[in-house]
Amino acid sequence: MLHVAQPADPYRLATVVPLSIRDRSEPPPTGSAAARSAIPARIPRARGPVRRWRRMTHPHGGFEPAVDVLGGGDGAGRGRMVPIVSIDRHNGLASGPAAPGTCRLAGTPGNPMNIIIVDDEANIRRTLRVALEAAGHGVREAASGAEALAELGRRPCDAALVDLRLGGESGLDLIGPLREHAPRLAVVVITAHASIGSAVEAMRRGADDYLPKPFTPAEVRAVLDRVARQRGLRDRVEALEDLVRREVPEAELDARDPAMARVLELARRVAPTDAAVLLRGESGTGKGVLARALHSWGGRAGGPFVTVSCPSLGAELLESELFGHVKGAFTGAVRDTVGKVAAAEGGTLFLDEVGDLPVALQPKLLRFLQGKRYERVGEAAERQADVRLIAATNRDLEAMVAAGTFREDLLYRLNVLEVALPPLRERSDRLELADRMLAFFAGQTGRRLSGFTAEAREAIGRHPWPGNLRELRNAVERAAILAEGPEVGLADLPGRVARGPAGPGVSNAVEVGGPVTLEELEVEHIRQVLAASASLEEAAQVLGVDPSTLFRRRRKHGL
Ligand SMILES: Nc1ncnc2c1ncn2[C@@H]1O[C@H](COP(=O)(O)OP(=O)(O)OP(=O)(O)O)[C@@H](O)[C@H]1O
Repeated sequence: MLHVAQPADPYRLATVVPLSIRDRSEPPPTGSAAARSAIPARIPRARGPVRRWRRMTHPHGGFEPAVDVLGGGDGAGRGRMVPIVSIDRHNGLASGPAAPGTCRLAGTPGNPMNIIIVDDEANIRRTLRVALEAAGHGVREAASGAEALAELGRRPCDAALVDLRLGGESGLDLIGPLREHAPRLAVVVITAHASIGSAVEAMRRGADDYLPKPFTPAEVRAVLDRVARQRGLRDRVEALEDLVRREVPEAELDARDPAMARVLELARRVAPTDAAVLLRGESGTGKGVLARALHSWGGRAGGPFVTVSCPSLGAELLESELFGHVKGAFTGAVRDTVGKVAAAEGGTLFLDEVGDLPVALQPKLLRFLQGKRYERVGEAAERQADVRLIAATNRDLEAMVAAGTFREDLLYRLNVLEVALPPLRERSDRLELADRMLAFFAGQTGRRLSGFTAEAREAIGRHPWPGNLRELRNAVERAAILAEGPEVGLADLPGRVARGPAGPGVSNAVEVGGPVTLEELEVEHIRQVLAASASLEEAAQVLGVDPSTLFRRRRKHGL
């Protein structure tokens, strides 16, 4: 009886071809009609009529044509014609080419990989090899776990297709050793004994994906595409992490300074709770860095960490930024947006500079804090959020409460737990921090810098660092660029640091027309206006800039 293979992939199996001859105890003679019809004559570049038959493992028995490769080069140098191979549930080879002119070219696959097939059955290895090579992948084979490990020892691979049943061995037991041997290897477990249980177990043991038999070339391609995408994403994350490591000095979260050490100990204790935390401290003391650390030390570490900078936008826009809006809610709301509360679902929402939260928005934040309920702007439906809140401020919130610019009930909701970071001038480890930052920036800029001169150390020790860690970081980065080496001297430090405090007869004031840079003038002017203003809005008004511009300048200058 002729069994007709159904095309599994309509884009590739352009013709339906006879697959196998069943219910025969002997293979048909090679010149028989069955043999002739098993592979249509119009198959391009096929190896001619059936010369070999192989017994199928299907319980009904029968034979199938032993055809290995049906396609070849397309003759135009554009890659290979894909052998149309589908693997049927009985491990048979359902083969058929596209009609002439309809064959698919797979000469430039997006992600060619080196793949090792680990299977004790030679026919499965060969069938997979055909399908994988046709898709442009490099293929190696191993019949057992030991062979696979030896093969990987000789040359690394990108992915392994591992059969769950490897003769007497279990493919599941091979996942661990493969992972240890080649941590970057993507492992896909294949099995004819598909069950949710074995899939879950495979993933639990570290497999990247799972391919249940019977499978088609399209399914093999889909699983490998997923693996390649995951690999690509992993590589990108690693590259970005590397970039961040090179761009940003690692935050020192094991401080030698006793006050900072106490802060960190408290932070580690509150991290696993879901309580709201208020981080207090001058600008640049590391509140943002500590907020991230709190998130990563707690149970929500796998969830998102989302920051909202309260002074960066006006009340309306900030409300929409926080809670989202629906299309048409206000002019310019051209589509629905979800907002940062929704983006932080399952994770942490960090409200930076919460003291600058517009008064009009305070009742809405309070309501959110009370029940984690909110509405998008322009929508009546109430939504529920699962978000932990961390807030930070450098403002005296109690004084703001007294002045009526910050709601007292909101303050008590925000500061269930309070952590106060010491200013850098009070930290005994500032020279160590400076040394560590210098080592980092020297590495980043490729400079050989051995450390600071005695005068430079003295200047760093006595400077009050009003911009705290941010100012120190900027000063050290600048010095690492300017220093001729091998030591960083006084002249390499910013003028305000090098000059030191004004002594008798020595003016250290930044004066208009004096020997100071424009930037130093700007910094000093902003500093004085901020000190004289009751609010950020008032300071922005005096300076003639938008509050968000002032916010950015403060960030830039560490004010
Ligand atoms: N523990 C730390 N070790 C080294 N560098 C740090 C540390 N904490 C913060 N920094 C550096 O100081 C800078 C300011 O940190 P961060 O933004 O967390 O401060 P902040 O207190 O939140 O400031 P602001 O109040 O202005 O928002 C960052 O550039 C960071 O690189």
